[in-house]
Amino acid sequence: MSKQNLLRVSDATMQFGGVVALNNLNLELNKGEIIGLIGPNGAGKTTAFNVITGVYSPTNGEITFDGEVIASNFPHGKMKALYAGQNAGKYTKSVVPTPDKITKKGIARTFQNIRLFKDLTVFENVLIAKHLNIKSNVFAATFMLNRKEEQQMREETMELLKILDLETHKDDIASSLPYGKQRHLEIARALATKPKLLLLDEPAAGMNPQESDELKNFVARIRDDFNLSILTIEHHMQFVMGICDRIYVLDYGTLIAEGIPSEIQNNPKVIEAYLGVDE
Ligand SMILES: Nc1ncnc2c1ncn2[C@@H]1O[C@H](COP(=O)(O)OP(=O)(O)OP(=O)(O)O)[C@@H](O)[C@H]1O
Repeated sequence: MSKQNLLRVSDATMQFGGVVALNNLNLELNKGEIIGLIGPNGAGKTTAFNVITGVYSPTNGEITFDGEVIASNFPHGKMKALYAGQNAGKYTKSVVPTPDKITKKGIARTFQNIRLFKDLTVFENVLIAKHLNIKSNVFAATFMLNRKEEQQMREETMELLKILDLETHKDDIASSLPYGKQRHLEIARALATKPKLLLLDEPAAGMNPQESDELKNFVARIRDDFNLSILTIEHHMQFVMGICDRIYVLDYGTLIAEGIPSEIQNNPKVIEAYLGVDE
């Protein structure tokens, strides 16, 4: 199968004041791949996710998704003098994304700390995610949805719950679900927006080895069922090594290694970065 690029992060730097949180990140993800982004605490992983999903506009660099530049920036204004990263002058245009625009282009994410409407049912949680993603404006989304569209969304929501083994929980209040199922529901909400790329931020956090093993199978299954590509941040090495096609390693904002799991496991720089870190 020939590799077809889906996401390309080029020279992405994110600087907060004088702090370079992400330093010239270059990352590629091909269609169908599961890619891991790992590194010790504070390495810049979440910042990379925030830059890809439009929470932050990079200070410098470019992001291409499915052949389209979705974010591009260069140090200007006050940052022109402050900029401490690389490749100043390489980029000259400013394409400023917002999270909702990025979602509509086909990138969805989950968060380190599960974010659900805790007091609503499983069904309502997924249906709301669908409502938020319709192409029309908020007014139309709230008042003008015709019955046919609403019915279709409800059917698609049920279909999603079936595929994700949440059907029997559809009327349960989200906060009453076991932890592992809440993670499934969070992923179901992300999938409600029909993404091509799914970003998972520490999906196995707080899970025991058995739960994380189940999650591994679940993630592999949804990749196939939904024709997805996946980028995941994770500290659970068993999960990362067991599921990722390739892995990128950050340390102090800088990429220190990339490769297939066996290469990463034996990379001296990676071992050194993790020395003394009890993960
Ligand atoms: N909004 C911000 N303002 C200033 N500094 C920030 C901001 N966001 C992140 N940083 C800094 O950038 C660095 C990278 O943080 P980031 O959260 O991306 O790391 P991480 O690899 O996701 O860590 P963890 O594994 O602990 O979640 C840290 O030094 C952090 O303090």
